Amino acid sequence: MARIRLDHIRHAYSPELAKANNYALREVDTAFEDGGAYALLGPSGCGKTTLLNIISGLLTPSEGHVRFDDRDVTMLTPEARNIAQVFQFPVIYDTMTVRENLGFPLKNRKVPKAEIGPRVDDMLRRIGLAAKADRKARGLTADEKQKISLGRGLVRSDVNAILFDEPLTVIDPHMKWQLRSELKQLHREFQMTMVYVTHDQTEALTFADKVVVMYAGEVVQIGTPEELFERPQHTFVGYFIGSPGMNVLPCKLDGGEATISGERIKLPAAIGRAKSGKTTELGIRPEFVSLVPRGQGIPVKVEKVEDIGSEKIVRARLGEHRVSAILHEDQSVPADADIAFAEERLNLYADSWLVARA
Ligand SMILES: Nc1ncnc2c1ncn2[C@@H]1O[C@H](COP(=O)(O)OP(=O)(O)OP(=O)(O)O)[C@@H](O)[C@H]1O
Repeated sequence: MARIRLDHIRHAYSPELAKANNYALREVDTAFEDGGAYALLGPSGCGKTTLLNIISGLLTPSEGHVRFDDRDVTMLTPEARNIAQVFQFPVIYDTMTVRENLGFPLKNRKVPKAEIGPRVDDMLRRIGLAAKADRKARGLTADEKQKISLGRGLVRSDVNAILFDEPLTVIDPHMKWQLRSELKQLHREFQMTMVYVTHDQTEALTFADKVVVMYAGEVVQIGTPEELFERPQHTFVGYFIGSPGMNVLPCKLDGGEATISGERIKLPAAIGRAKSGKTTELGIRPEFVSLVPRGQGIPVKVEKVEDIGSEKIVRARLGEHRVSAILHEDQSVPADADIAFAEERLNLYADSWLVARA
């Protein structure tokens, strides 16, 4: 397995798009450590697949270099990079049996026969297809075929990295959970470098040690799920991670206080001293917003209360802005309540980037 270094990567899909400064990847300069499990997470069109294809060698970047350990692989083909790939839809041989499909990548790399049998048997068990090992792939369901694809990607132990592009899209929801656990287990056992593209927050947070959040052709933060929750470096991370996402409230700073829609809010010292940007926003997760009696906090208009089992989501209006709060299910919600922010959980953003936290 290898450390993957992305050295000042930029990519435009044509010279015309580059001239118009229309880059699918604006600038990515980061590294994936050897043996790490990474998820590339972000909305449709943010550049996840483009980045994955640059790592695999299906695409050559317009600018920058890809390195596996100390080797520059920018101009090498996917075969020469020695990686395994699993795509959204099955890539298998229909006329081969399930067992032959799984053994094929090993046979190709001239792995000794005595090793192939046990390795294939182990993979058959992990993907839940042992009972169908000798069936032709042709007759199987789309779901089962995708499991073969996953097995083929995971069966080799000599690859530099395993790359997944939304591999569970065609798998039914119940099986998704099981396969994700199996992937995590494989990662724990063999410590392979894995890069997993998804736009599904739950999938990213349960699979990866580190989540790489992408937005508009850039990596905006790499962190553990806890770090993304506790310290969103960019307002997009705050908004995208969590349900509901972080409240991001445009404000004006003045004399250690913030003004939001005419309401003055006292700030902790570290935030009160921060510099404003063209846009300045206060970020607070709904988990750290509470209801207090009228007159003791910031006046809001409660618009909706959603019951979600052990919690309630309160949707309110603070002037022209929307604010969400997550409360315990037993807490009552008076119509004339104020809200209060847990001071130690406030973040301040200038031009969308975190500049100060309490
Ligand atoms: N072959 C192509 N030619 C021109 N533009 C492309 C091409 N492939 C992708 N793009 C553009 O590049 C940008 C990034 O696309 P990419 O597929 O990498 O995003 P993504 O995050 O993987 O999205 P999705 O989740 O929808 O697959 C988008 O604006 C897309 O329209």
